[in-house]
Amino acid sequence: MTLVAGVDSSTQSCKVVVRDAATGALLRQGRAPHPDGTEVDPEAWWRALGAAVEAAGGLADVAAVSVAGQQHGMVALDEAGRTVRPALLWNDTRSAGAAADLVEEAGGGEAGGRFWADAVGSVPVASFTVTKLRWLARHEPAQAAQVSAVCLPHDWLTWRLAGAAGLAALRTDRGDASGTGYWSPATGEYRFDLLERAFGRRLQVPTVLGPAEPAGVLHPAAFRVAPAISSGEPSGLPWPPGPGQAWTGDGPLLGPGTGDNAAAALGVGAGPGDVVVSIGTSGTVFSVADAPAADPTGIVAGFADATGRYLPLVCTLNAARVLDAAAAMLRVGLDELAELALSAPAGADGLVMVPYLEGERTPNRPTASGAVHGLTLRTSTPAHLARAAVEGMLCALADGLDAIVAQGVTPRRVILVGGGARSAAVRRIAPQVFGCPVVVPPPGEYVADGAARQAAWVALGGAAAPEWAVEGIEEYEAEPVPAVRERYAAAREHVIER
Ligand SMILES: Nc1ncnc2c1ncn2[C@@H]1O[C@H](COP(=O)(O)OP(=O)(O)O)[C@@H](O)[C@H]1O
Ligand SMILES: O=C(CO)[C@@H](O)[C@H](O)COP(=O)(O)O
Repeated sequence: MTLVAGVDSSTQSCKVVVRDAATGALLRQGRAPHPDGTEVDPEAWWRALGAAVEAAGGLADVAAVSVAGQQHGMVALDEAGRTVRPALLWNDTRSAGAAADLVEEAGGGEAGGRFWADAVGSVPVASFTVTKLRWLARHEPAQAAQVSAVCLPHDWLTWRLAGAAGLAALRTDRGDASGTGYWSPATGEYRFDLLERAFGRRLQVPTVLGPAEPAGVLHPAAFRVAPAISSGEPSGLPWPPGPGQAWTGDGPLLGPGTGDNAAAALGVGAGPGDVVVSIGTSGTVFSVADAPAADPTGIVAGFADATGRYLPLVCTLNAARVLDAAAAMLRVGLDELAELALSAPAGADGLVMVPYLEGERTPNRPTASGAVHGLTLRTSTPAHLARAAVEGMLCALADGLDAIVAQGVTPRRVILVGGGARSAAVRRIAPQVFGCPVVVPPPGEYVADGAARQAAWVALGGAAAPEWAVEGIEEYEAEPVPAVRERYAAAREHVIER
């Protein structure tokens, strides 16, 4: 049996799955937490990866491994390959002003949006790497002066696994490159002029690989002693990295990896007409498309996928953590929160939560705070608040679904994944809010699975990733309740800035 491994280095944790390359059968898995915060030392991801690999029984017997990661995070490296500062993550909003400046400098308003959408498929918001580079150049000139290369979380982990053989050895894929703001999905080329416009000078960037093109071979020192890595001891790799350390001997192949949403699309086997809604730290709504998107309003990001196609995507900053926050406010667990939400009527008798707890990305409201509207004596109950939290989070995603449909996608079905899909309330209320049936694959790690499926493609070769069946899919149907969205639409403009 040929085994492959997939990694999901996401915002809150690192997950590793080991699967049979031919059938996709799950053999082993492991996970480890990431630190909180919107800036993180990449070494913490490396240690979590070591711990998750160890929990998954190691990588000694796999033929290939691919890393999927949270998109957009800025990992800035000096000439020797050391990080010059902690990585700024996709959900760090300090570069909101830089995003606005970049759009303004391109003509502002509609013209600025059109310029960026035509150039790179997306209009920059604070999440995009290009805005973080501008922020770094303007706010931390001393660190900026040390930067020689910029890459993304999955690029950095793949590079470390390969032996970190100098900056020229950095590799990425189309999916993750498309979230930088300086790579065009339509042309498949970097826009160095835009990188320079943002940062003031050119930087080394990873080579963009095709969907099943190997990024190298797993360095034997990288995971020979997984327990040592997880306890923070050196991995055995020479460090700091330098030229000539790439491993060219035998070992598991490294796949190109990809962004976590592109990996989720591979993991659930999304096809034409499937719209995936992922409720993790971020909320995302996306579909696989044959042509690149270029939405000048910036609502839909025109990303690339991990198969050579495209991935129009809407992303909200507030998803599963809205449920975490509501549960904390009500001093209940997540299962009890779901029970409470389901015990209140649809629409929570008019109680509406606008869930901008971390500001918001779509709509672009980086400095907004959340709000609860419609408090009366009747609605001042834990059940109403729980329902309003679930509905508010889903309404924001339903707005995203409308935007994806406006791109010409006719949804055959909505596939619900991510940690938030484990909530019974989310599963049952989603079809009421989305106005269409929702299918939920069994709880699993679909980003790590997508990475594993990419690794299987790399190991087995062929024109496409091997077909892996997803079994045990549940379907949820419910009468749509348009009033929930109408009341949310009226409420969402009424929030105050933080
Ligand atoms: N039963 C549940 N009900 C609601 N939310 C859940 C449940 N189980 C996990 N979650 C939430 O899922 C989130 C993590 O989801 P995940 O997709 O792993 O996130 P990420 O990929 O961004 O790290 C956490 O915020 C967690 O609270
Ligand atoms: O920024 C985006 C998509 O554009 C996010 O979806 C990140 O990719 C983080 O994903 P999670 O950790 O929430 O899954």
